[in-house]
Amino acid sequence: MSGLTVKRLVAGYGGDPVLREVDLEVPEGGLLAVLGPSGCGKTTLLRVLAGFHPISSGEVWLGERRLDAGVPPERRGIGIVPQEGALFPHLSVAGNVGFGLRRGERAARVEELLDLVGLSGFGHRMPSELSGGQAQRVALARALAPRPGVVLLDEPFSALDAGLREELRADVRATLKAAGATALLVTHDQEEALGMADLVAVLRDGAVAQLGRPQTIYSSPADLGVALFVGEAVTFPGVASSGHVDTPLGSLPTSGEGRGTVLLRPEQLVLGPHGIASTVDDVLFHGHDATVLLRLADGTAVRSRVQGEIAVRAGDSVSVSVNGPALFFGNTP
Ligand SMILES: Nc1ncnc2c1ncn2[C@@H]1O[C@H](COP(=O)(O)OP(=O)(O)OP(=O)(O)O)[C@@H](O)[C@H]1O
Repeated sequence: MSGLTVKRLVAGYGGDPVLREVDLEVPEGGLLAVLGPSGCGKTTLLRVLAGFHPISSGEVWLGERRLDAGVPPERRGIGIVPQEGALFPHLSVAGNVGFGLRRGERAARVEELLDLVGLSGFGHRMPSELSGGQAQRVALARALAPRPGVVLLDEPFSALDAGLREELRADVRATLKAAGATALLVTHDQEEALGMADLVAVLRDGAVAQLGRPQTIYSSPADLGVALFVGEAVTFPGVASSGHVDTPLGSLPTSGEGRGTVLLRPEQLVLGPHGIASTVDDVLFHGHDATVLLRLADGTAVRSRVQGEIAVRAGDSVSVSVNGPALFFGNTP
């Protein structure tokens, strides 16, 4: 396994490029999620890395090997886990996993991989006899089997239901780590990117808006667009000065100066005996927590994310206070 480096990558389909100067680095053994909205160029990036789409300029390196200089897809040492698995329907599970392997090592390696993805004993099954989650595990085993330099995962959980998606995310992460794989995952799902990856690159309009650890992207987003994309937010216009900004929730500590947008995460809004008076508009129960929609006396709507037992109902009067500093984004001219 080796690290993957993308430098000033430009690619597209004629006309304006879809990827404009993309820079990325996946350290050896790391898992990078490329997170972006539909149409931002995620699939194009994967196609370029895999060698299925030409680049206009830039460089792609896998360890010390430069891939963009004429290395064909089959010689790149890249494993791919496509959307919805895309297993060969006429081959058994063992046939799928062993597809790219030499005969001598095939049987032992297939066993090893099936064990790694928790599907020992499934080798004789046909893809049509697998659940969606099992099929994705087989697709991952198939991608890892030839010991690729990097594994590319293209929205691998998009076809699965929510509970299974959550479980499979953890399993896939554990499998990639156990295999020591360097991996790049593309997704439009911020929960998936933040929850699974070591590093997240937020792709916007064909360029990387921010690359960092999930916690950093969430708590110190590079700009308002990234902040809004990676999580729920409560925003107000405001004027910051001397480390504070006035908001409908009171004066809050912040960094920045001048006119701009104040941003809080809903979990920072705490319901309790102290704070600004508000009325509960509605409660949205999520199972593990709930969102309480609140209306302040001046009519401002805000939302609080509440864990544990939900003690309020629509129509209740509650006080709301703010935990921690506010993010502040100065208006760009
Ligand atoms: N074959 C093509 N010819 C011309 N334009 C294309 C082609 N494929 C994709 N595009 C355009 O390139 C842009 C990026 O598409 P791409 O599929 O890479 O985005 P994406 O982030 O993967 O989107 P999604 O999450 O919806 O799959 C889009 O504007 C799309 O319309």
